[in-house]
Amino acid sequence: MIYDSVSTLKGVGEKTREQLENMGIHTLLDLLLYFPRGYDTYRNADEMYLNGMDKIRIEAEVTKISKPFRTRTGKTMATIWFNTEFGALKATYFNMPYITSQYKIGETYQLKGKFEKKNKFIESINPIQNRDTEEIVPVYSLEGKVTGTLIKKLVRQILEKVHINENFPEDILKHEDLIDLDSAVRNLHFPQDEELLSKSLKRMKFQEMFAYSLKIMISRSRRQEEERGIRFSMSPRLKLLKESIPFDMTNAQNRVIREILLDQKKSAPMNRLLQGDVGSGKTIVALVALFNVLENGYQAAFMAPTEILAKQHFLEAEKLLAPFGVAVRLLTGSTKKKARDEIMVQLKEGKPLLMVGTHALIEEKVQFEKLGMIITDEQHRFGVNQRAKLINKNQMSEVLVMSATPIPRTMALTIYSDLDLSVIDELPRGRKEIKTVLMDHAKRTACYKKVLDEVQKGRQAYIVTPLIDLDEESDLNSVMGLLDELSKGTLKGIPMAYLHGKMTSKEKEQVMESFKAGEIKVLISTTVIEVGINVPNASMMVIENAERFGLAQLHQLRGRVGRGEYQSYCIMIAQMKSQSTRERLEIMVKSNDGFYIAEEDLKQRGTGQLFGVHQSGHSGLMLSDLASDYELFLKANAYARTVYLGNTEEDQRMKDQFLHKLSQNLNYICLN
Ligand SMILES: Nc1ncnc2c1ncn2[C@@H]1O[C@H](COP(=O)(O)OP(=O)(O)OP(=O)(O)O)[C@@H](O)[C@H]1O
Repeated sequence: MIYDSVSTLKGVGEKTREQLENMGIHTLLDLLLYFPRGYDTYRNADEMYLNGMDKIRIEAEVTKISKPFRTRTGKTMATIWFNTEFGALKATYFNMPYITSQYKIGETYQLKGKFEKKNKFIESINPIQNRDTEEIVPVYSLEGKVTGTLIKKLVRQILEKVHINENFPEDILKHEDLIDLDSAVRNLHFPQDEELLSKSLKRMKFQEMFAYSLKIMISRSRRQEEERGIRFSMSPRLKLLKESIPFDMTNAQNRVIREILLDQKKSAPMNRLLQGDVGSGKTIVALVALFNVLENGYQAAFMAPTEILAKQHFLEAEKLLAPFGVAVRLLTGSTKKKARDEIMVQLKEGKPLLMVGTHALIEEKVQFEKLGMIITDEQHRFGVNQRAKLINKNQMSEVLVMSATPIPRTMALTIYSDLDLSVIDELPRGRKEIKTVLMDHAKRTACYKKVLDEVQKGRQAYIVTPLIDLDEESDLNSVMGLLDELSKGTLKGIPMAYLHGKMTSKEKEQVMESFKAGEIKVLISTTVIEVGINVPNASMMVIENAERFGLAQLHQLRGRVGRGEYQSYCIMIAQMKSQSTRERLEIMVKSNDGFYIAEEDLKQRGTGQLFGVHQSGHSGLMLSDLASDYELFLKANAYARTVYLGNTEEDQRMKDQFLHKLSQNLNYICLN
């Protein structure tokens, strides 16, 4: 019954079924496992919660409603005054012009939101009417017309009828202090109290990470038994290629190239993770490996997370490999139809092409006839999903995943345990350490004088900031705000441009190209530039509101400079309201080593940004974050190993059940 279609539920017609399926919900079990992405806890109003941070519910009577008007930045703003037991409340609503018609003077409402007691009155931004009765309100990720209320209604229907059988043996539940599966699922959708909710989360995370671990153990052993991989031979021209490279490879690069070529010679298909700190020279390693595949008469794909980066890889591939007669092509969303059609035909005919591109490469229409190797430059943007798509297309291809997000080795080995690991742990000779400074927000003018200095020396600079547009409600800096400020102030007359994710690919590309060509001296951008951009003449990275970014991300951003012969600088401007913010950012000042930073970052806050894995539905990890739940993961992983080894009857039974679900393409998170 649990694998029945959602259409068997009351209230699910054709349209709703379709929408649920778009959200990946096909069966009743899928729905049960569609857990909230978070919970809002609204406390009952109390003086001590009027701090602007706690979320509360409060009774309020309307005393005055002002007319909405437009602010300088084009937003609408409306104010409603209320009376509460704690005094007058001023509620300001941005971009909700309709709000004034929802309240009547003299009527009392229950509001929810964040409230802050100021001198004369309480203030709140965008509080809304509370219609929930429970204290802990589940928040679901929603699409189309599917609402949280609908999901709850459907889940309730299922839970009235089914009891989810326990599938872990008693002793493991006891040993790991886990509650039973049925209670966990119920409480995740309808939390009774905080304590049960946190126990339920622990149980389901354990469940997910157990299933995830078991799955990768099985796929790894299957791959190693796989005899259908391609045996590539070593091209005699590899030596010539290496000689044509204008610099000496580092020892680490040479070692990693050997590891990859050795995999290529074996009959088991390669599945390898290549890790290297920012600027350690992963691209050239990828190109050598791809060259050998083409020399064997096969096609290859080199996939990047953005168009800008794809173009950069393409140019580099062409420069290095075209002299050896390799046909390199670029395929992205902006490739013209004629060129695209031509590429499709050639790929289908089996012509050995080196395809460089974005995820356009994994569209259904692209058919590789003889795909020998896939390299994805993940940085940390790609989820496992996209990777799986390419792998499925041709199961025998070699797969190499490049990542510039260093993960401590032991952790990488457990988390990516279906991948072999290569690490470039050495930077090219002669690189100068990037001088990193942490600067308080109040002193930022000095920073831009330094930028001007560098530009006058002929160098270029990046300025990164969290927001695109100026926002009155926020104290964060924005691309447009900075452009305005700097072009009138310290950097007057300096050629500047901006870059952000809302621009079209073409626009972004044009800006990047003029920056690379040195026509633009200062580039103001959101984090879109963090991904692998290589402009050796850029020597200055300014990061505004650095407190907003994770260490791994800051390290990536900093890695955009110090890529050439010039002394480079990174200035992090931050509002250091707390000691912990300062300490966290000082790690960046202390070290330029991505592996060290990643470890510190994990210790401090266990960031989920480290891995692309958990966002992907494919991995089955909906609740867990392998980084912040790492301790629990190790336990789940160890338990998965005992089941995988199948020494007892119970373990064997569980493993068989798992394999059965896997082979039937069923959801295996709950085995029942
Ligand atoms: N052994 C080397 N000696 C000198 N320069 C090198 C060496 N290897 C690579 N480079 C150069 O270093 C720069 C950075 O290399 P690359 O773009 O491959 O870095 P990366 O590892 O991809 O880093 P990121 O993840 O930051 O993009 C390039 O300009 C490249 O040509």
